[in-house]
Amino acid sequence: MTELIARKLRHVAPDTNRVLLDDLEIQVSGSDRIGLAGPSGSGKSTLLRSLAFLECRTTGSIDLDGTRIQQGDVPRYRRDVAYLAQRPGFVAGTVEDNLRLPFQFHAASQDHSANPEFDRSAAVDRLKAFGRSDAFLDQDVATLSGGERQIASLIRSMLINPRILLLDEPTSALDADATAVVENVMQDWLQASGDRAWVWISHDANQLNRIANRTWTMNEGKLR
Ligand SMILES: Nc1ncnc2c1ncn2[C@@H]1O[C@H](COP(=O)(O)OP(=O)(O)OP(=O)(O)O)[C@@H](O)[C@H]1O
Repeated sequence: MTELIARKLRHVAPDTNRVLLDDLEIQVSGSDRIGLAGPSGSGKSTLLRSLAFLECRTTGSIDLDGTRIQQGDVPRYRRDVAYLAQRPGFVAGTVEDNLRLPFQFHAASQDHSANPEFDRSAAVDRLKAFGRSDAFLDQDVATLSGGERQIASLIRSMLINPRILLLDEPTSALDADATAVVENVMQDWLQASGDRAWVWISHDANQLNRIANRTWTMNEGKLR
């Protein structure tokens, strides 16, 4: 069973000296649906980015399945624990070019533990689940709306088959209908295996009720 344990996660904002993560102790296990709430600027994104090893100023330790993650393990770790940014980054090109990116990064890394390859039919299946045709694969990312960027980014993360998704307001640019589709697809994804989990940031209390079975609230560097 997947078990991510973070100990003494600490992050002090460089400009203000505000303590954003105050020695946090965190556990995420397979099948957890964790909602992450808290005021703007309280450090929610900083926490998820820290759990994805994207915040070099954060100190503390992270163990996955009982193994301490060292810097050299990060590429492999990011296949298991995937972070989805609120404003996803893309390279110039089509949606498909961008869905292929994580597989290219993986091939270029020193991690040869498995050899995942981009599977176009799996991508098309995911697109259909999100109500998109395969023409979406050929669309230039420069022409995507904010919501479409979020959907492309979700698909990109799901294709690498992570066990834990760290979702930073993944539906913030979507209308109510599209949000419902995303929530349903994500619930199906979670239930397809008893060993998947997410931490999902949302400012919407109703959404947190739908997508979380427990909620962390971030305030002044602490979680409660
Ligand atoms: N690259 C950065 N350099 C300096 N300060 C930053 C940087 N990124 C974030 N911050 C600051 O760190 C604090 C926490 O930001 P963070 O994005 O983690 O908050 P948040 O709780 O996710 O907010 P929101 O709900 O508005 O997305 C904020 O005060 C923000 O201004």
